[in-house]
Amino acid sequence: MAQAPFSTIEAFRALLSDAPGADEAARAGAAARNGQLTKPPGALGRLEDLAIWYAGWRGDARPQIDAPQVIVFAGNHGVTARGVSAFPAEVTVQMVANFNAGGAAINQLAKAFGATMDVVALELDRPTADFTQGAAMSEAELVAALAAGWVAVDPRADLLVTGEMGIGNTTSAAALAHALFGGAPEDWVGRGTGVDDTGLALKAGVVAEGLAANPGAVGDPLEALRCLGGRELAAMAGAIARARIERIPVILDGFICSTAAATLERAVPGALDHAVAGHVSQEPGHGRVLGALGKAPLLSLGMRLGEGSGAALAIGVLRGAVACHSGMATFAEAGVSDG
Ligand SMILES: Cc1cc2ncn([C@H]3O[C@H](COP(=O)(O)O)[C@@H](O)[C@H]3O)c2cc1C
Ligand SMILES: O=C(O)c1cccnc1
Repeated sequence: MAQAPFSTIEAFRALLSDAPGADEAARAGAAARNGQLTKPPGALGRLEDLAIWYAGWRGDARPQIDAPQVIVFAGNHGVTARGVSAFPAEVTVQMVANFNAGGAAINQLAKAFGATMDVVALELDRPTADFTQGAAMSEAELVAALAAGWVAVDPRADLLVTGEMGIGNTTSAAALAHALFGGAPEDWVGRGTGVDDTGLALKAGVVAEGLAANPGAVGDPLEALRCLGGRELAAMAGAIARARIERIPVILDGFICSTAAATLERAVPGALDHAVAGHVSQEPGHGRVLGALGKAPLLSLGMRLGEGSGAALAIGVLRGAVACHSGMATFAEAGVSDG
């Protein structure tokens, strides 16, 4: 696999800053086409905006979706030693085996919505450091994880979903969200795999300790990702950044994916213009992150799984939007009076 074109965090940031925007002519062409389709204006609601957004990023006023890619990144977290998950850390590697055998929820959803699926396990035998004791990752480790995400993206894909597996990562994401968006630890913690009230209070305390142990995380989003994130969060950020450069539209998944992605938007405003929110999960912090990003979720199904599952479902919504946009007849073609 090709190497990533950066070896420092600053070089990564510079690539993201220089990324091209959407194709305005394609976007305008799609908007004009939308106005001629055989339906009352606006009758397809957000599907119309989605199709126009997708057309702009693909540079094609009448696009198709042929090659969606789902990538599931897995990482282990030192903070699991603090008892923040309802499940033991070994579940991460066991679930990677399950992904590779085709037995997880995301395998079924990727297949159901016509996406390829790749699994990238990131140094599972070397968990990140416990962020209550200092930074989770060194700069070299952050760059390696960003690069692993970057190179995992197939440049021929026309839609990207990034998912994650990493026991303890709702605590990591909560600490990261707290560093990015402020508020109180309690605003960002949730039950994850199903911790009880005692577990929830423990998570809030661990998040507070994480911020106290990493004062440099506040005010510098990529530093926050290094200090409080995990390898799978950084890899998702790297993949979503690569997609921005390749003009591949992205559907964001749950709390962990959206928070990892938020580091990009906080580092470089506009970095997530190529991304929509696939769903809002049951983690209470997820809706807050999406609100801060100004992204309204496509679905709200009470899911709290991760793996890319909610975003994979939303591939179906986007497929529907693009199928209508590109397949429908215009009033003129169908000989329907346009009022
Ligand atoms: C069997 C199993 C499959 C999963 N698939 C995703 N997650 C989800 O749960 C984890 C986050 O929750 P926490 O922070 O409470 O550990 C992540 O691995 C996430 O992807 C799973 C969790 C389990 C147990
Ligand atoms: O919102 C998520 O992505 C999520 C919630 C609970 C557990 N795993 C993931």
